[in-house]
Order: sequence, then structure tokens, then C-alpha cells
Amino acid sequence: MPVDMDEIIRAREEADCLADATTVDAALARMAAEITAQLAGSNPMVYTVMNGGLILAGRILPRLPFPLEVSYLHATRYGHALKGTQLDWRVRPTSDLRGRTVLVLDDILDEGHTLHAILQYLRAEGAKEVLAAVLAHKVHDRKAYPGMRADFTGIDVADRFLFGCGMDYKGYWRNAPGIYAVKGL
Ligand SMILES: O=P(O)(O)OC[C@H]1O[C@H](OP(=O)(O)OP(=O)(O)O)[C@H](O)[C@@H]1O
Ligand code: HPA
Repeated sequence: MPVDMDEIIRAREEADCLADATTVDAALARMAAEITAQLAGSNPMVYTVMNGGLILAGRILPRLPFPLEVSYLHATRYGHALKGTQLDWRVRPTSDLRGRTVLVLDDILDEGHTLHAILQYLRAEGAKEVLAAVLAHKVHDRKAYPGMRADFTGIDVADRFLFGCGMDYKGYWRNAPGIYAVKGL
């Protein structure tokens, strides 16, 4: 289906800003300090969940002042839709993870099915320890299991449809510098 670019532009103009760029920066600095305190001596393999985790990875990795390796995996549950369905693995992790500490970076923990499946997969691959960091944690009671949370969270956000900082609205506005909620959603 062709994208209505006027609607995409309107969505950005009319959105509510839930966290501006300064707030996001402060959250990234805090997360980086927490990750450093916990993982600095663990030689972690850091996996970015494409596509949404791209911005978090690009912004937080330079703030981690210790040795680590970087890789990516690609799993998607939403595509351009506003509701998640079955997880579609596009690229599975390829490195040897036996005995490794693994940190997974993603933009958002919404219902958590994506992260849950990824963490399970990485553990089954033999990782010694698997941790997750997300920029946004959506607050609601529809998690994959009650009380689900990442090990490191940037900002708790309202139960609305969000974009910015890696999160997309119909494939657009991952590049928006803060976290925004689509008007009416
Ligand atoms: O917690 P959940 O309800 O499972 O949703 C969170 C996932 O959804 C988004 O990915 P999406 O499937 O939209 O793919 P994308 O990363 O390419 O945007 C986001 O990047 C997370 O990976
Ligand atoms: O609110 C959201 N916005 C963008 N992508 C998402 N993936 C899960 N929830 C969201």
C-alpha cells in the first residue's frame, strides 16, 4: 500500500512529545553508567535488535568505556503495523555465544514478546548471562509475563503509540530526536 506522506508529516507535527532530546540524553547517560557498573569486566557481546535498536546502539555504545564486541540480529513483530503479531526472525545471531555475557539493545519493551523470544534464543545458544537494555518501557499490564522489565531502562512511557529514537510510525520517524506519541493513539 502506498504511504500517504502528508499523513506521515502531520503525525510528526501533531504528536505529543513525551520526552525531549535533553531528557533522552540524560536517560542515556544514566543507562550507560548502570551498564558500565554491571558489565565493565565481563567482555560482553552486545546485540542490537534491528531496526529499532539502531539509534540506542549508536548513542549508547560510545558511552561504554570498556571492551565489548558488537553484533546485530533482526527480529520483527510489527512491520509497519501498529499492532504486533507473530515474531518474524530475519537474521539470527551468528557468533559463538557459549559462556559469553550478552547484552541486547532495543528501542522499546512494549508487550515484551520480542525481547522474551530473543533472550530465550540467546540463552539456548549457551550464553552464560543475557541482559537487556531498552530506551523505553511502555507502562501497561499486557506484558509477556507479569512484571516483565529489562535489566536497564531509559524512560518509562505512557501506553500510547510512540515514535522517535528508533521507534517508527508506519516505517517513518525513527530519526525523531525525542520520544513522541501519535495524536489520538
Ligand atoms: O515488546 P513488543 O510488543 O514485542 O514490541 C517491541 C518490539 O517492536 C518493535 O520492533 P518491530 O517489530 O516494530 O520492528 P522494528 O525494530 O523494525 O521497528 C521494537 O523495535 C521492539 O523490537
Ligand atoms: O509504540 C510503539 N511504537 C513503535 N514501535 C513499537 N513497537 C512496539 N510498540 C511500539
